[in-house]
Amino acid sequence: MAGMAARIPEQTPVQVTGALAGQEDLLSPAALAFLARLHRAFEPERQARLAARRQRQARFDAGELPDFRADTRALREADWTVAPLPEALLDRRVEITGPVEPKMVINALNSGANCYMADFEDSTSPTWENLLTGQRALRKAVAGTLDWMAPDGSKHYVLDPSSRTVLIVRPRGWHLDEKHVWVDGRRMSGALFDLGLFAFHNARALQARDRGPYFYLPKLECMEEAALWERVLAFIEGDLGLPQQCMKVTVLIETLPAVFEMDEILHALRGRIAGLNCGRWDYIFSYLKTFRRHRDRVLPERGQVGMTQPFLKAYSELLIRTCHRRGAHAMGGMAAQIPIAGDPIANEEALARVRADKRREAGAGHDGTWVAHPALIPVARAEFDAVMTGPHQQHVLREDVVAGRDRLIEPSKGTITRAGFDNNVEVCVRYLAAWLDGNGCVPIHWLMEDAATAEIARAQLWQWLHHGDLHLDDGTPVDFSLFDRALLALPSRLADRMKLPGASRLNAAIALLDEFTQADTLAPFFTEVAYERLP
Ligand SMILES: CC(=O)SCCNC(=O)CCNC(=O)[C@H](O)C(C)(C)COP(=O)(O)OP(=O)(O)OC[C@H]1O[C@@H](n2cnc3c(N)ncnc32)[C@H](O)[C@@H]1OP(=O)(O)O
Ligand SMILES: O=CC(=O)O
Ligand SMILES: [Mg+2]
Repeated sequence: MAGMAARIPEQTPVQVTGALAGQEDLLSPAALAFLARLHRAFEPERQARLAARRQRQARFDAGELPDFRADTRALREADWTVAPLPEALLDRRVEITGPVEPKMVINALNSGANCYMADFEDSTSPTWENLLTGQRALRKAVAGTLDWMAPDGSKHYVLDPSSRTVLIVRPRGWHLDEKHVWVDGRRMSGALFDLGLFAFHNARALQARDRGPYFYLPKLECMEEAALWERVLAFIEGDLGLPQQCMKVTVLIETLPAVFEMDEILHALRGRIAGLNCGRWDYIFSYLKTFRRHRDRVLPERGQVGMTQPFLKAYSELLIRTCHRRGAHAMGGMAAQIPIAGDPIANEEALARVRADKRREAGAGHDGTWVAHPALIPVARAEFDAVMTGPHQQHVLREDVVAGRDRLIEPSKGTITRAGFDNNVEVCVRYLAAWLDGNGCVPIHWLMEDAATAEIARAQLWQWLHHGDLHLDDGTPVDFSLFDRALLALPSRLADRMKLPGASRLNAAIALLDEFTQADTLAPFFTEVAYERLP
């Protein structure tokens, strides 16, 4: 593996197979050479880490249960803290998130939230166009020149120069390739493409302003993956001539294996980590995947897997305790409810659910939270303002929390109803259709659906059907004839289906869900497979 700032000889030219008008502004020869250096330095280790994930899952499939590591006990028991947080990341009580579309980037940066997570991941369908449009929008946003005109000319969006909202960028996870950029005859990593290109164009400007650059790192499974990120970031700082450790990160704890290595992940990134975040949706998905073969840990339908289920409560509280002991922020996650236009009663119910979720988080000791929509900022802010007089609540140590291995994987109580089963089918099909059409975040029945929430629905269908002995609460067997009937009936159940996001892809999405669900093995990520169908 290459050393931190080692220069790799520039061998074969990089091949870019994507084409978007004017892309040379982002993909200059210098930018491509930088991406190639990243690829050559870290691709072998990325592949090794992905292989280690597969080996670990095989052990879970054979009956092993996740647990805290014996080889890192001393590290967990020792007293140490992470480096002091930068001023810009001290008060993160409300963070808005969203796909990197120019209008949404402007709306998010003008929203009044403390931070904005610009998302190349769960809420972005990684078409070449989306990725480059997103990179271009962020580059202009950093320069302060981003604007956007509504296609009908009715509204011109500009950045508010007085905005104090701090930009944080989330690249794709380690598992995804970027199929449009090839180095030495291999696709490069999507994570290194997203983070590397953003850093190449914006790091110096952000660093000069003491604004990072800052990143959210998704879907890590263990401390070795965190250590890989540490080496990548140190390499970038060396290569771009930035001060070491100026690039700060917040790691999403959104896989079940990672909850057992939170101290280790903080330690691996201790010079630059600002916090951990409860990525609850991917976490539930990861719980399903980890236990895909464990009949005793089947989850009830998605709507019943809330944060008060013992395994989720234990996870979020242990995250707070772990972060605060180490001097890091413990960020809360996303409530899926969004405002409901045109129905004040239903809207108030949705807001009440978000309010309750944020109240729980603030009361438990989180230092901030996520919202999916600008209208939810005041709701979340009010709950955190009510308990947080300073910029955070790291003094809330939560030493009362006892969350051992068994609590963290405790089986959940609940049922599978016909409505829950049908809803999973509908969410998968509608979300896949939108995603194939280049839209990574859509409202479905007034819930925000993105890759993480949709994956829960997909994984549940697979697991329920492949155990073969489950029943709905009315006694109906959960079998492939139930699934086939739900899938066949779906198009006629969808009101105004030709107006839905991705309507022209509905048949492709139905076929894809059928393929995923019938397969003998649960595909680790739908995005890996479906990416091959994206432009
Ligand atoms: C599990 C996870 O990973 S969570 C993190 C990833 N998920 C997200 O980030 C969710 C982001 N949210 C969204 O994409 C959207 O809010 C949706 C798709 C859920 C709903 O979007 P819409 O149906 O367009 O909402 P709506 O019509 O109410 O939007 C009203 C306005 O708010 C804007 N808006 C809505 N959400 C956001 C957002 N997250 N960021 C910035 N602006 C937003 C819209 O662009 C629109 O602006 P306009 O009035 O200038 O045209
Ligand atoms: O990324 C967030 C999640 O909940 O998943
Ligand atoms: Mg996620």
